[in-house]
Amino acid sequence: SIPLQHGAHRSGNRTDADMARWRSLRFGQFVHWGLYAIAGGEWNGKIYNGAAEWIRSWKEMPTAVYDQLYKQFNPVNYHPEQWAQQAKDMGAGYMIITTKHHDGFCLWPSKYTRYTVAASPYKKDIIGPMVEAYNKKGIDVYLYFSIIDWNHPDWRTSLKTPADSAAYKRFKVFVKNQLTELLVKYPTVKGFWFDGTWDDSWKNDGAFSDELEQYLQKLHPGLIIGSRLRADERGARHFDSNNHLMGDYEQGWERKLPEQPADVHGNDWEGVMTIPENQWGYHAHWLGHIKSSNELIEMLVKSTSLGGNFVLNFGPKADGTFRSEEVQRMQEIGNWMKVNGSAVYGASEAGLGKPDWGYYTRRGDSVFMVVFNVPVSGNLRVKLPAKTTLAEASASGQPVTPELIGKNEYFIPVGNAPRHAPFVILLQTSRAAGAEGGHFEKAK
Ligand SMILES: Cc1ccc([C@@H]2N[C@@H](C)[C@@H](O)[C@H]2O)cc1
Repeated sequence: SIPLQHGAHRSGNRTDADMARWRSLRFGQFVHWGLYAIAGGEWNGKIYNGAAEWIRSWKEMPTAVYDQLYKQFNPVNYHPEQWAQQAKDMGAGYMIITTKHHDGFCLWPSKYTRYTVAASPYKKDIIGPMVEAYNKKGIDVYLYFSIIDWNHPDWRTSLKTPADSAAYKRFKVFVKNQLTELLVKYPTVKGFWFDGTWDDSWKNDGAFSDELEQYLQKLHPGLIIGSRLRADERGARHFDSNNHLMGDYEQGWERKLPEQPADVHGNDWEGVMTIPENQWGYHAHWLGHIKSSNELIEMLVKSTSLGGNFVLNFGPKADGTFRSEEVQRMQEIGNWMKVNGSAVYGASEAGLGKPDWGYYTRRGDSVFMVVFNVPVSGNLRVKLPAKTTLAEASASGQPVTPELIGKNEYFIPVGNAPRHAPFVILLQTSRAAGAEGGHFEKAK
């Protein structure tokens, strides 16, 4: 392997309590909120087809005009305790909030730049009350932070001249100051969700990303930071030049999910997802496919079945309210999670392969069958590994009688389970003494 100073410093997943908690929560809420919500994906009667939070880069939107939007930021209908309650009702265990997106506008009154809420008509800190409201509901908070900062005079995408290098040196101090400020002001946050780390300026400075990560961990022990912050000294990102994952979990799954265990190599990972095709910030006109609650529930369960977390994104309007499509999905998903959340919370891959009828998840000896595709036979095929016996099966607390159809192979009757939504069958298993350790072997 290649000797690296600034590659991965740990092989295998973190085993500490903070990471175990992150892993057990399984389901998060992403919130993209900022000045881009004022534009809402359109300007002067023209609709921007890109992601709403990128409208500043749209030729029809003069950057000088975008950079004056902060004078209109005044979310009179922003009620963080309502935001937190609806997230709680959805069943989210953690929330990720954009403190500063690529445009550089800070939702907290940073003392390192004037481009913050303090300069807007709203004046007040947005982040503090949000962290407090979510924590009060028992929801952990993570801070999204963009390294790219289109507003800061010292930001550079690449370093071409000594002047660029001098500016970028100042920029790195600014980044470290802002991150320190966020941890000091909001000490209950559990981690950072970094973005905007693909430009050469950052990619070619793996040493800084390494030192910064270690500095933040020392300042705030237990902090959870995904792989997207890091580059190694050869410019490799997420995975270092020896293909070892950097950071605490694989953070590359954005608007896409792994298909099979081999895609995630046993690493902790997190997928982040939009309800429309590709909008993170508020866009007044959602184009293309809008995912239904059942589709989103399937993504959540699929993520759990592959040992990862699933984070669903919401883009509040400029006034602080949520569009009806988003409110509807929070309620529908929450109704399902209230009944079936035990198949997700604290659960992980079952090691039983991918059945046609849906997904297996597992927590200890409890195996959850989450059914999305009811077979015309009305029987769900289950194959358990050798030395594993099926003690009992139940659906919504009612016993279900499996039919033994072969060695360790069963048909579980669907019975009169609902057809309009996914449902869960619980298999209580037990492993004969001496059976495989903590996890089931692949079904033979
Ligand atoms: C090409 C590209 C750049 C940045 C993004 C940002 N990452 C998401 C989590 C959003 O913040 C989006 O603006 C997405 C795609």
